[in-house]
Amino acid sequence: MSPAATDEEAPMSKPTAGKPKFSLAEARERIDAIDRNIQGLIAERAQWAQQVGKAKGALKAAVDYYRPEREAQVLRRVVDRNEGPLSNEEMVRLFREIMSACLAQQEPLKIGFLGPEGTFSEQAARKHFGHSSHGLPLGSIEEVFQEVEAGNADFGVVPVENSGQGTIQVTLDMFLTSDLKICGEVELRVHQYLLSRSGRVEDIERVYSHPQSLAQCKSWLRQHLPNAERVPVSSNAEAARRARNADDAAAIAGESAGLVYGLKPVAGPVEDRPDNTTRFLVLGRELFPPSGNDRTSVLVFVKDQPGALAHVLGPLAEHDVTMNRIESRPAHGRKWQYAFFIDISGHVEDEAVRAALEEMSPFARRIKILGSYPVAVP
Ligand SMILES: O=C(O)C(=O)C[C@]1(C(=O)O)C=C[C@@H](O)C=C1
Repeated sequence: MSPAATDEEAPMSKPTAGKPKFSLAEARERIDAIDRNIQGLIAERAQWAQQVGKAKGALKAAVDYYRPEREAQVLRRVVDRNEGPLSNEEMVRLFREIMSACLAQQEPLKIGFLGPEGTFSEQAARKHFGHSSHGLPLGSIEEVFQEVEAGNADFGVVPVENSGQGTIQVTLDMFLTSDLKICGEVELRVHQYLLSRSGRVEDIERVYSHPQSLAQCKSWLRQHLPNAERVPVSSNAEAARRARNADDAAAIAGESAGLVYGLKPVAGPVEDRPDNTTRFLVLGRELFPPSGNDRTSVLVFVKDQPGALAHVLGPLAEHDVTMNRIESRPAHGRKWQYAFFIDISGHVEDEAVRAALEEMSPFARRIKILGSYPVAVP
């Protein structure tokens, strides 16, 4: 392995905006030379990733080579170095794919998500694990938990909240009984499209979509298709699958579902809020070390006594730990008792977080650490 597998130096001068300084042929020559360098460097990086794999010793499976905290650090450095013209998001996407390919040299990770193909959950899974991972489309959020628990999937990706519509309660409720750990989060900008077989708005009498997506597009539907029946189904991709079989039906789904199911865009984006974003959680079977910018999710079953919640939250402020989110859900098995899902900044291995959790415990029946994981990189 040579220290630098480049066969040519990078271009001496960069092209500037405005009047073209280089001819088409010259610019393409430069691109060809850069591509040779990039390819050599990617191959060299892949060899070093193999060395890292060997340095980790004889591990049992692909899942044991995955290091989310290291990936987050690599990607944050990519963002810090980026001076354009490509956006941080694009640069991060390219580097994620490189890491995904490097890791898949051991064996591709198996990632369960809410299927069928073409869902936003699949997009989130690809965004986080790249295209060298192996996707397992599953029938429900419950099934994603089950397949990760059973070891048939290495990780799972499930939606947890939408910027406009709030929490996906099924996901939170699964943590009441599941012992899976949260080992990552993914934020996905969600663009909804109205898709149909003919592509003609005047044919549409029924609109299929997931209830969350129907809610995200409520105003648009009221304005443009006031008389169409809205039919809630289990996923947006399922909506696209149904719309494929009828002339008078349409689906609200992502563009990729339209491509998978051969539907034409009638209109889009049709979501009411332009910043429509869904946050997904990555589920695994173990906790990972700190990445330097982490979040911790805990589930607190408070005691049934006056001021219990205030006592539980007090130590966070005392130790300067920021609370990002709190949500209550009925605790299973106990009428009128509640469990609080709390997201805080930091990692359970951080001294302040550790001390705050310890001081909370006398006021809780139980504190369950759901996971400490890197804050989403764009
Ligand atoms: O640094 C490691 O531990 C690696 O295995 C290398 C690498 C990478 O390509 O950078 C690949 C997979 C891991 O999830 C993290 C990083």
